[in-house]
Amino acid sequence: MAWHYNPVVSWDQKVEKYLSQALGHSEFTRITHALSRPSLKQSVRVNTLRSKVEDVASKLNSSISLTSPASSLHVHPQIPYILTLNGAGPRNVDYSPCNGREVVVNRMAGEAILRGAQVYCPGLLAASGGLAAGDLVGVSVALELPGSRWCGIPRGMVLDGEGKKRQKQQRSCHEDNGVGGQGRRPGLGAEVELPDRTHLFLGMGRCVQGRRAMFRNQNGLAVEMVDRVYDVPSLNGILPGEIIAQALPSILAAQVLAPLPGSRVLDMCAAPGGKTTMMAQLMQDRGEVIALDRTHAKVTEIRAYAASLGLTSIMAIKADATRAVKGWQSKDKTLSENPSDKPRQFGTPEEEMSSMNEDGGEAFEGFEPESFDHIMLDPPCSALGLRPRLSHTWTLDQLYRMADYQKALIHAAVALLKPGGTLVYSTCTINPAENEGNVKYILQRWGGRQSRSCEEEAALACKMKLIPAEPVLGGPGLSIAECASMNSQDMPWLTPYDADLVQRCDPSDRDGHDTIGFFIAKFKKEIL
Ligand SMILES: C[S@@+](CC[C@H](N)C(=O)[O-])C[C@H]1O[C@@H](n2cnc3c(N)ncnc32)[C@H](O)[C@@H]1O
Repeated sequence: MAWHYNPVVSWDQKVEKYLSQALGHSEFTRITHALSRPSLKQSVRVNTLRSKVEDVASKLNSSISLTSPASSLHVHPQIPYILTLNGAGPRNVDYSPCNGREVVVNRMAGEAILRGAQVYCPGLLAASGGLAAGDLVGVSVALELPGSRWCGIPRGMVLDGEGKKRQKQQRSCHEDNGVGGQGRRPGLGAEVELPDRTHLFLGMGRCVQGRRAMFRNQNGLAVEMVDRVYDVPSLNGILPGEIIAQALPSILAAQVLAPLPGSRVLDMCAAPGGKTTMMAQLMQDRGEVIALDRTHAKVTEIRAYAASLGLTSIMAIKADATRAVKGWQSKDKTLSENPSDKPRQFGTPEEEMSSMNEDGGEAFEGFEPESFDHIMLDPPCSALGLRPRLSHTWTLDQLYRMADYQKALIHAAVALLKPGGTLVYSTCTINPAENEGNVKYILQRWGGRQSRSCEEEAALACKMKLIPAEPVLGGPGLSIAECASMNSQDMPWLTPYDADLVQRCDPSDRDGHDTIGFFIAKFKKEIL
């Protein structure tokens, strides 16, 4: 048996129509296809404050040649402290040594396996009966059913042979593992119609433990992958403190801001700290990088991350960045509270929207207006550019709400920036409302015609000038010219001139970088 990995990942209908209109049908189709595959070019940032690029390259070469002989390593031609690690795939895996034995993992585990991870017990949903340690198994991923966060496969289910569509749920079946949300689950002993998995096999693995133990254990390795559809080397635990695995456009965003040593920089939405640490590195760890995040655990994470890289210029503070201007603490929230008790899953609407509503907590007075030389605003976003992604559950309403939330952060950023200072606005989404839409909002709102009518507005009586986001690795933004046939009145298109100043990184490898979908815009603050 050799199945071809070819998942069909669907969108909410209205979102599909909107994105397909905005990006063009063929571009949207290409992007949807790319998003369900891992990027085959991984970027590794070298901590140049600690190590030399050539030393790291040679150490990394020897460690990956042992684990992933098919991979290769190159210094990035435009940004010399980035190493690009090339993976391979998709490959046809021969599953015949498995003799029909298999395991099914949940979506999050499946996405991690595509990025090079192993199969851990919590990610398992179902397995063939009688599996023993040492057995070879085909590993497939279950996708959520349309309109539901349940995938149709109850955890603990016994699979009795690939290809069989109807399976009897066994008495040993465990209750839902928390991945499920809505949708009716079958009772014990019920007949279950299994979704077709033939295009969802991710490779072949060897069981590390028997079936019973796999489902009994809460943690630990269940299956070690021996042959994968995509061979993307895992960098977990390799050269700690010397390298940082980070998506190319995320590194690029900090490089576009290019803060100089000695400057005062604010990273408004900083966790886990990829751009924060990158900016401190560009500043030779001299000056001040203030990193805000509204989640306590994430602030702790930024501090630990900075310490592990030996950076001392970073100060992480738990704060709500929409209120980071002194005197704005009593401002109304833009969004109503939306506490979520659902399991946290990165990039789902629930995860991203709940991160907006974490308690602002710690006493924080805010910063004086116009007190930062540079500001990085990489706000929570719909993350529709991240890959591999095997489920798209955002609704149009949620996408617009996200763009509105970002506007509240933009207001604070503009107020906190010194005249002459620069702001980078970036997202990891392909959603025009959060990208070109917010750039257009800034240009309309701070186009140079404000009156100094009230105290707060005084801090905002400025012009935000769109300036080139350089170095250029991505393509231009969406412009009116491209979409002339559409009703562009309410659409967030930019003028062709402005579209050329921003960068839209295309996840479908159109620009040759085979990376995530990303957007970067840079502004300079001018006083009227
Ligand atoms: C896209 S992530 C930032 C990624 C980060 N810039 C990096 O490169 O590693 C967005 C972050 O914003 C945080 N966040 C959401 N709302 C916030 C707010 N009002 N103030 C501060 N942080 C916020 C979330 O907790 C999340 O960690």
